[in-house]
Amino acid sequence: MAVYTHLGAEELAELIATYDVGELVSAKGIAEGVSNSNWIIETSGSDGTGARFILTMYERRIELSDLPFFLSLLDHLAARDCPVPGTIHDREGAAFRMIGDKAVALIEYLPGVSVDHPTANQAHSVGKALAQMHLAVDDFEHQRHQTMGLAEWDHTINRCGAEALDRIDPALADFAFDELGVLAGDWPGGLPHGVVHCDLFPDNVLMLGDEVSGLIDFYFAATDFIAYDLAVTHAAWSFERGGHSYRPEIGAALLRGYQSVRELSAAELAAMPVFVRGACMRFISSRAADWLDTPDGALVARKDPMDFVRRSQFYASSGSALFTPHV
Ligand SMILES: Nc1ncnc2c1ncn2[C@@H]1O[C@H](COP(=O)(O)OP(=O)(O)OP(=O)(O)O)[C@@H](O)[C@H]1O
Ligand SMILES: N[C@@H](CCO)C(=O)O
Repeated sequence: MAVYTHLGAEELAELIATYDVGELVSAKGIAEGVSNSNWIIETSGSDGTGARFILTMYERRIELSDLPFFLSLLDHLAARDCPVPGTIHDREGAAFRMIGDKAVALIEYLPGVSVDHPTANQAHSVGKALAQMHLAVDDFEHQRHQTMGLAEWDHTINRCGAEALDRIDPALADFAFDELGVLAGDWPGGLPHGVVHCDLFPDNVLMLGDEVSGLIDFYFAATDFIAYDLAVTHAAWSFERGGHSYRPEIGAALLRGYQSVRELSAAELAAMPVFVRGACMRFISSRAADWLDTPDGALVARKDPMDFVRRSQFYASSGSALFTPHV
């Protein structure tokens, strides 16, 4: 379910007419995604040969005041040949418009599909695309405070409380409180930072065969340590679903692909064992809060925080072995 708002044919045609993209031909709601309403829009194209776009209506979670940041980031990366959808500006030059009290943006449609079970070649390409993005943000002039960092994980876990966490799983509260203590003590400082994606899961990458055709869903992007973004991607890609087993060939290929474009410094490599555990805590905390906020029987599938507890425990037991200069 990811069309929360009904837009009638007339309303859509009127909206599309504010862009120089030809006339509306069709609009189909997209089922994937949870946060926003998305449609695939087909138009006659500005030259009459037909064109396809994604229309997003921002429903929740995203602050309107953050939207110029997210959309200019897309444009910045697209202009630097990253596989990122640029935004279509309306005839007045605006990157988003309002329909009632909701913002909408028209963005480039990129081909490709999200993979469920990546191959090593695909992980290699994802590593390369992530590193390319990290180089391309070097001259991006905007910043955004990290709203999903250590302080927020701590706040979220405390807000849930031990009793509620234990209702999700009897091992969750002890794990989360202990781990937050470790992370607070060991969190690195003084490393290269910039604007990073922070949520590059397989469902936010479009692929054509082994190649990355699209990086999407930048709505958690924030200013943070660059290597932390690689850690998020490593934690999101390198395990079987459920977090029960690590896929060494995927983790290694991701790192190799990344370092073929941007080499990690010794200090960044040394920080990776903590960053991957931080990445796990990021998703443990948000998943736990979402789990408790989602009523039983709701249509939205709940994501299991224990999946990332298992990933975190694997990382803790591996220490620095996964992140040596020779991987
Ligand atoms: N630029 C694009 N080109 C092609 N398809 C896209 C594009 N952007 C989004 N999609 C498709 O729309 C789906 C939903 O997009 P997205 O994941 O951004 O939704 P969301 O509700 O904002 O995100 P989420 O709930 O996952 O945080 C994607 O899975 C993808 O299939
Ligand atoms: N990608 C995240 C959801 C966005 O916070 C997860 O799988 O938990």
